[in-house]
Amino acid sequence: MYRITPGPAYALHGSASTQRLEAAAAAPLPLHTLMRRAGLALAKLARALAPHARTVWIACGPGNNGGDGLEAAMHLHQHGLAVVVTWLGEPLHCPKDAHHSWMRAQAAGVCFTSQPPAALGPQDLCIDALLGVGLSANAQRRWPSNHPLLATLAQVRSCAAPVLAVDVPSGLLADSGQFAPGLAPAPGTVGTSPRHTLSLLTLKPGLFTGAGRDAAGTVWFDDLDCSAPETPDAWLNPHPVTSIRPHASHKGSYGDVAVIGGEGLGQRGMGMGGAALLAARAALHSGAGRVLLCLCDETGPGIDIVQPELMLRHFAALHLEQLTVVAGCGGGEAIRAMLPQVLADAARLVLDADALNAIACDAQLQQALQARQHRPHQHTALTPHPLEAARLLGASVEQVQAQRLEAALQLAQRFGCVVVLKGSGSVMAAPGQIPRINPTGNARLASAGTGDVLAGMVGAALASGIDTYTAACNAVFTHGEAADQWPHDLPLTANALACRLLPLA
Ligand SMILES: NC(=O)C1=CN([C@@H]2O[C@H](COP(=O)(O)OP(=O)(O)OC[C@H]3O[C@@H](n4cnc5c(N)ncnc54)[C@H](OP(=O)(O)O)[C@@H]3O)[C@@H](O)[C@H]2O)[C@@H](O)CC1
Ligand SMILES: Nc1ncnc2c1ncn2[C@@H]1O[C@H](COP(=O)(O)OP(=O)(O)O)[C@@H](O)[C@H]1O
Ligand SMILES: [K+]
Repeated sequence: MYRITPGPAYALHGSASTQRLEAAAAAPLPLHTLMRRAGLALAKLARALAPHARTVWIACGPGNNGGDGLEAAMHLHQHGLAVVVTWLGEPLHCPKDAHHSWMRAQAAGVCFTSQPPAALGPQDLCIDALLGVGLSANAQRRWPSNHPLLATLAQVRSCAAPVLAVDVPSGLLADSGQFAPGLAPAPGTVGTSPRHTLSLLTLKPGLFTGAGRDAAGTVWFDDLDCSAPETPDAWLNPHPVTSIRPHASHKGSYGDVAVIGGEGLGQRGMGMGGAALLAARAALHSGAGRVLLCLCDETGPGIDIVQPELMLRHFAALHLEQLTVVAGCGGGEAIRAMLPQVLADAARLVLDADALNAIACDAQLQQALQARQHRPHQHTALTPHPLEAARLLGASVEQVQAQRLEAALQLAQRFGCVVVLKGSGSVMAAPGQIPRINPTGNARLASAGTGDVLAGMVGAALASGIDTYTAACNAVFTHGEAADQWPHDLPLTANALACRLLPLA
């Protein structure tokens, strides 16, 4: 068993592949072996997390997730802890494994109650074994609002003791990182005690994206002594391989990035030059050899005094076919006129923000984007946030967020390019590739302009010559890592993020 931290490329399996793996792993083993291993692992982690617990409350649901809780209850009781179990299963209707563990817990003398023990404190522990990978997305239809499971789930979530979730936090869908309908916590009802999740047999994608990161807290993994030969549904995006710059290199070795964006204040009364500056500065600080800045504003400045390395260019002076172009950042409506030429000619292209919005409502631009995949020397990455992705897909934000992996893949396939679907646990996808979920980053990035910084970083990585998917994945990891390592006492602003980043290449 070990704690999951950003770095390695961990394989992620959704509920269907986990259930297939479980069946294959269980087949050659004596009955109940996997649940016994799960219960032991859980008890071991529980003791390590709460060595001074006076009371351990274990909330057990009707299925095998509850069975894992019952099995752990027996072990913890045998270790002399005061264990209290609330079991919502029915002996005549529960799965065989759970029934077996219920009998073992009873025989061991575990205490069963219908209510949580009073006065659970921060040194105690709550184990959430209500629902695991068996949860289906149509929960609302089957659980009436007065169902005891809903009340117990609310008690678990508001518990003052640390909460250790078995396999997944109950109510969270293992595949998507969204709560099943009717099972999302009401605002303000989740306690502030630490959260842990012990993922069993496989790591589930939903723990790392969408609502999953908050719900899961610290993720631990135990493979139950079984290997997982199935192709993963996704990978946890690994730390980029660090490359050393050869002495015999020069600025041309690291590529030219041109940032196009920044509608002028005069055009519609909304000056957005800052977004383009942020992307350009980020590209420069991420190791691009040369960075050109093309503002969609004839009256704009001719120099960035803070960052004089940036070279200002008119659009007509850009040799798009030789450049890595980052288009869209603050481009407003002005970017639209430049897009046909950019899509036709740019050698490597990162499309962000207003460029994506323009493409979303223009069939000709969509065709021009799709055509790029058939020109082998052209490479394209899109970096939408969920609303931009929704516009491109003709869907709602809720639909995108309900299936982040599928939404990113769908966009990648539709436009034949690499896609970064941003937000907590950014998803990277490309045609023919297994998607990745990024493990770095935090809510300090929820501040205007950090997406422009990311676009510039993807541009710099792409300009360095690595393949588009790797470039996007590396940039997303590094962008999030910078936020994770940001000193707590310093404000994280997009400009500071752009200028303090270590080179990617
Ligand atoms: N995979 C592994 O590696 C191993 C798995 N193990 C553990 O088993 C867990 C999976 O157990 P699981 O399949 O029994 O389902 P679980 O998560 O307990 O919850 C489903 C329960 O709720 C019910 N239910 C479901 N949807 C519902 C709905 N919409 N509305 C209402 N009810 C609904 C459903 O009832 P049913 O659909 O059968 O009527 C069922 O009773 C897994 O997460 C892990 O902890 C380990 O022991 C060994 C290794
Ligand atoms: N809560 C969060 N956790 C992790 N990353 C986040 C969070 N909020 C925002 N981010 C990241 O910050 C960036 C914001 O990008 P975007 O929404 O395009 O902002 P902007 O348009 O203001 O630059 C993305 O890389 C996104 O993944
Ligand atoms: K659970």
